[in-house]
Amino acid sequence: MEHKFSKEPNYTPAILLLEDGTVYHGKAAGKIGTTTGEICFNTGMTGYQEIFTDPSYFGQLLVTTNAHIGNYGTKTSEVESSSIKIAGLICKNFTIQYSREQADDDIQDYFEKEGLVGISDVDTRAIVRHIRDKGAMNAIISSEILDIAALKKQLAKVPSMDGLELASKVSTTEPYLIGDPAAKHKVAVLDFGTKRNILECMAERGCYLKVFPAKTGLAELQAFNPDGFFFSNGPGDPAAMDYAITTAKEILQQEKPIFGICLGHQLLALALDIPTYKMFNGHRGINHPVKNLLTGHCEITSQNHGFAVDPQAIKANDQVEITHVNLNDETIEGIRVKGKKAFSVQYHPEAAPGPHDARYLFDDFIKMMQ
Ligand SMILES: NC(=O)CC[C@H](N)C(=O)O
Repeated sequence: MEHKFSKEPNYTPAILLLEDGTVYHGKAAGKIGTTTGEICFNTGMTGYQEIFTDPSYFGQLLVTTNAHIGNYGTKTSEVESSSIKIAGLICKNFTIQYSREQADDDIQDYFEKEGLVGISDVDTRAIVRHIRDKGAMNAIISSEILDIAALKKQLAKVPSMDGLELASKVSTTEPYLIGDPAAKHKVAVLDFGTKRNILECMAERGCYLKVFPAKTGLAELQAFNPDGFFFSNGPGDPAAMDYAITTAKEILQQEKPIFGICLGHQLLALALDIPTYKMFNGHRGINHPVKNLLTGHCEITSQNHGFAVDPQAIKANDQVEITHVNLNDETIEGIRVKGKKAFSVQYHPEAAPGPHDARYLFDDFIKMMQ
């Protein structure tokens, strides 16, 4: 096994500037450059590469509360999509020294190849406390421009996540197939930025999947003759996705099983005229407790979202039932449509990484197609 311990440590200074003017000084991590996006934090203690490649993070600067990034290297197979999707990384310790036999690369090489700009050696606990008090906001990281006034100018041009349509930017451009063509169930997947492990959870349960670009209309989806429809996770504001809300409404008329995860859950709600809202701070981590109201059981879940569905609108809507709630803040975690085979969850039952408590939801979807 080749360790790259001999590499010179990188001491290029870097700056993180938040929209409210707060400045943090640290060291460059990854590519030397400048990057912008909405700052958010994930509290997961493992699975950094899966997080970096999760398309739902597109347009976001990620703060990892796990103090060590890079210590188990990177591996080409441990990805949720074909490339890094976060817009930048903010971490405490960024190390090129990894101690995993199976790793393919160190994190610095990986970031350089993927063109990702980051900052390390900043007080991530202080940053998290700051954004937890002040709410979601935009930020800029730079290891090439160290002039605050110039960075402020560039940051001012970054659009707010509220109202931003991003799913079509990470969706597949061409349809593709996954699984065994002879499998029992055919699922039409609307790809708004799907995580690979979600598709695998369905394929390994006997589904043959056709994954379609975000803007595919009903006729093309129907041509696959699916037994069920799946609405994927993805980045951006669901309310800005008129095209997907229209298609979801049409799919609801088909009387075929529907399953939605995260952005897909929000789109199912919007198709039922339940609005979404931007949260003060999102949920991102792998230990979020959720109560299943149908069974009374609690499950520990993996989450990554900054928007949520409006609880009051659901309570006023006699078509929809709440199936899951978050035990930390009582936000809506799952819904189902009364009298139809359609349900969705705000969290990530594939949990890659994370606890597998919620994988039964894939089995529920399969049962619905039987
Ligand atoms: N993981 C997701 O699908 C995220 C959905 C949406 N972009 C949000 O932030 O709430």
